[in-house]
Amino acid sequence: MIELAGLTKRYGDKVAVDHLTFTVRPGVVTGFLGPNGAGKSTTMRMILGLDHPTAGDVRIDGTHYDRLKDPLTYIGALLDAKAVHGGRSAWNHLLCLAQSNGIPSSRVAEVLETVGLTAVARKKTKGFSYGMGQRLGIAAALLGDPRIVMFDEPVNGLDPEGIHWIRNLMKSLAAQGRTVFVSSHLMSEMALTADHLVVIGQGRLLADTSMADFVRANSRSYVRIRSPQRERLLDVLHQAGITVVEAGGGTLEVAAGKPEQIGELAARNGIVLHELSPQQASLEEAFMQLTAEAVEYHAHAGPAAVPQGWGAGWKGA
Ligand SMILES: Nc1ncnc2c1ncn2[C@@H]1O[C@H](COP(=O)(O)OP(=O)(O)OP(=O)(O)O)[C@@H](O)[C@H]1O
Repeated sequence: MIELAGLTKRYGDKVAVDHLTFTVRPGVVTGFLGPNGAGKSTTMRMILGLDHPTAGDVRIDGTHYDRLKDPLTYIGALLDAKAVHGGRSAWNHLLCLAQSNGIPSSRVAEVLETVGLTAVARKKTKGFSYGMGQRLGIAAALLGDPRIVMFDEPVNGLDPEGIHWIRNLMKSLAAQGRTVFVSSHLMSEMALTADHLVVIGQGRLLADTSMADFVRANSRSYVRIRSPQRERLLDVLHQAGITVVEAGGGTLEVAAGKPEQIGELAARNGIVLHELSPQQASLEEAFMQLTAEAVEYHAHAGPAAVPQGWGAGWKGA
């Protein structure tokens, strides 16, 4: 378990992490979500004692990282996969880590097997691809057989096979009862992996919720309709007491309506429909709306580049 209480980090005038209070629990994958610059890496660095909080507190299984005996047996982390001495083999890199952290050498072969690097174990890591480096970083995180694992943007730069592998690994670690804390700036990625979500923006907590609740609260469903007899259809829907919103491109949207009901109404009134389709707003849109106010660097996008439905909290670039 990781417990943050009022955790705060300032760099001069800049508040990178602002009174964060939440708990990361065992047995589930907790996604740590926020736009670029939200404070995710800074938070993770404070959890590992690499940065000192300006205020507040963070504990790992009730203890500060600095006071853990053999910390790698409590928490394993992947923060920066490139932080490896390129002249060493994967085997030697892990062996050094094991020996300096009171971990049996037998774990080296085990974790290399887990991450699929056994065949290249004796090769120097400077020849490794990005994906292989990422796997080595994960092997190092798993070396102490820790109860808690923490990964900072682990799927960044990976190919689809690597992404699939990391997703399954995180789920199986959680299924073993471990605490799994993983950061991302992509809601779509978290939707496939995380059971619980902690969302931050500009260092502040925006949501701490189960994935299921987030989906329930944010997946707006509606029916999209296109008809060459648009005005006539609008009249018929209004008469039936159905609220219609005029969306762009001549389409209509009905929030609380069933396609069957709308289709039957149209048929009864001899109205031609070119489209009648149930739609689900994407979680990515919900995440962007949640964090829109807190995004540090807006892209300069013209109206055509802005996803539909972005609108609500958008302040403009
Ligand atoms: N050493 C530092 N000195 C000054 N400012 C810093 C330092 N480290 C981070 N920051 C600032 O703190 C804020 C949070 O940065 P952080 O890297 O934690 O965000 P992040 O959510 O991990 O972003 P990303 O997804 O881009 O990695 C940013 O505005 C960043 O510029």
